[in-house]
Amino acid sequence: MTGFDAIIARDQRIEPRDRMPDAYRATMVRQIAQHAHSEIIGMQPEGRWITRAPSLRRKAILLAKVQDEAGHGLYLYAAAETLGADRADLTAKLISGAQKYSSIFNYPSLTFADVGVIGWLVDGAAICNQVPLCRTSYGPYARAMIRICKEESFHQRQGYELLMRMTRGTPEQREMVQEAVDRWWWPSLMMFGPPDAESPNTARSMAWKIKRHTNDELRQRFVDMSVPQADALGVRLPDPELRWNEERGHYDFGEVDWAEFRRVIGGEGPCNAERIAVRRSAHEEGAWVREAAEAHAAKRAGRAA
Ligand SMILES: CC(C)(COP(=O)(O)OP(=O)(O)OC[C@H]1O[C@@H](n2cnc3c(N)ncnc32)[C@H](O)[C@@H]1OP(=O)(O)O)[C@@H](O)C(=O)NCCC(=O)NCCSC(=O)Cc1ccccc1
Repeated sequence: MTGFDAIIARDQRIEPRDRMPDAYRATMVRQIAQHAHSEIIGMQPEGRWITRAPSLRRKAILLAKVQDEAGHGLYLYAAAETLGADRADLTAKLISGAQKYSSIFNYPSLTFADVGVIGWLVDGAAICNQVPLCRTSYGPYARAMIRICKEESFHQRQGYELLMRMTRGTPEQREMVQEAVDRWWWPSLMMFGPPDAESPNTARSMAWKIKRHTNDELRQRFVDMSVPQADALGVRLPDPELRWNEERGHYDFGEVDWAEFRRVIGGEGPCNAERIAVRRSAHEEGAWVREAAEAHAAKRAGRAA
């Protein structure tokens, strides 16, 4: 065994200059681009609360979190570029709908409690999925993931801390938290992707050590982790079938609405059109910045010559 297969078998990293099967490269570009797009689109649900945060402290925290998400998108686009992808082309594919981003960001953030619940559940699910990606087989992606996970873990704690404050507040605040949990719980479970039996990419991505666990394994890990956290907050997870299974050593949980998942990734979620429209207009309105940066770079290069 030599080359690519030997590197994978030894559990070492594939680096940009290594030979790799075309399908490995295509899978990596697909996953990294989808991940980068998710970070960038993911700024929108929380971003709309920055101007309406209830205190200066909450505003500063939220602003920092949303800025981190932009940074994550940038590291990830840079990782995709090491595979030969072109950043402008990836953005064009996001805007045209040719590439996906996470289903979760197609749901609206209706109250300030959503900021806390996104931090707790959405960042919690992201961490569950992404910590194993620190050991993914493609070097630049694995290394980007280390810093991203550290920041996501801060994001998750800020969400949980916000919810702790709100659940110890007024009955209205507690109700607001419960209502947000009711809306975000099931979509959070969908973040892990389709069930293993219906996941076309899992087997090959596991063989290539891109994915270290299957979608269902990570979903289970997330449920097991979230139940005690919900108890500590004093909120109810909206699943009547959720109960501890002594034999399995895991929580049993109800069936995700996979028809809804397919609708959302097919473009029919509550906010798909709005998310893409906002991204498209930001891109178009930012054209002058890209042009100015290019003109500046050309001028500097001319001067150096
Ligand atoms: C697990 C999975 C998401 C999917 O496994 P795979 O082996 O790749 O696919 P599989 O065969 O199982 O699925 C078949 C098809 O369905 C697609 N699809 C599946 N699930 C979803 C979905 N939920 N949404 C949309 N599409 C989904 C999938 O791409 C594939 O598409 P294809 O038609 O083939 O092109 C994997 O790509 C992964 O780990 N990605 C990295 C993590 C990542 O991207 N995290 C981002 C969110 S966290 C964040 O942004 C942080 C944050 C927090 C708070 C605020 C702001 C930011």
